[in-house]
Amino acid sequence: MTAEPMFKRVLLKASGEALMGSQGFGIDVAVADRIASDIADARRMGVEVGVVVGGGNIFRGVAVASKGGDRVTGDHMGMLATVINALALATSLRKLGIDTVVLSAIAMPEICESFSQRAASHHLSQGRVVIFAGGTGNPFFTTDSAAALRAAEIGAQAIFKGTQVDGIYSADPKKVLDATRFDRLTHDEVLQKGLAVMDVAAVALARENHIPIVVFSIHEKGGFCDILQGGGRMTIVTDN
Ligand SMILES: Nc1ncnc2c1ncn2[C@@H]1O[C@H](COP(=O)(O)OP(=O)(O)O)[C@@H](O)[C@H]1O
Ligand SMILES: O=c1ccn([C@@H]2O[C@H](COP(=O)(O)OP(=O)(O)O)[C@@H](O)[C@H]2O)c(=O)[nH]1
Repeated sequence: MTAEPMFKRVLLKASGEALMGSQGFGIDVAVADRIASDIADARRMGVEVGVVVGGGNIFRGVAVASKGGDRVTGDHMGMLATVINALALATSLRKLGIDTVVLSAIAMPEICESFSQRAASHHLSQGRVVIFAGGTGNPFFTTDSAAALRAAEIGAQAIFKGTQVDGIYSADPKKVLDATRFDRLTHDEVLQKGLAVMDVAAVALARENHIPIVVFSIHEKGGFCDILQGGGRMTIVTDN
């Protein structure tokens, strides 16, 4: 393993479910603290880290729509859930002495700064961890798409999708027990094979902007830094 990190600036996507731990709902502070310690270690390696947090541990817009409610209102609720998670993760990072700012796609100045590309780049270049809250700020999108969008905007060299599984498999490994894991794939292959670890819009946006996607288990302590140093268990998605 090399000491020099593979990437200088990355975008980490942490799903809401990751923050939930083994609880059925909400935030497990111990889990948020653990994810924060991995981000802190990456910062200490000199990597600039932007983080997009999901909201699925609290609310998903489709839950409203599936019960006959208005999808747009449901998505607004989902986006607000991501703000709650962003504040929780920022709290965990600050406890570790990591300078952290939350930038929200939905203006709520009493609570956090509003997102702008310029503010994000400025804070990152000052060595702060930037947590992007509120997804893209638009309904009918996901925080995976927000991750691809913010990665493009900040010029991230890779998107790290921290999820429940340790890479991309031939089929969902939670459902197909003998699914096999890929070490490498292209964006085209992920889309053509319909590998549903990340939504199509997110993969397409990453492909268009030539941004590699690393899929890894967010639950593996130290996993994020191992990969940044050229080791670890993951699937990497690249142009070719
Ligand atoms: N081909 C696949 N390879 C890996 N995971 C897959 C695949 N197809 C579906 N999945 C599922 O996708 C999940 C990640 O997608 P997502 O809904 O964004 O979860 P989360 O937001 O909780 O990380 C994984 O936990 C896995 O169960
Ligand atoms: O740009 C976005 C991002 C998220 N959401 C809403 O926020 C919820 C939580 O985000 P997501 O499902 O992506 O969270 P995760 O699965 O990563 O926990 C989604 O279900 C949507 O309702 C949205 O409307 N627009």
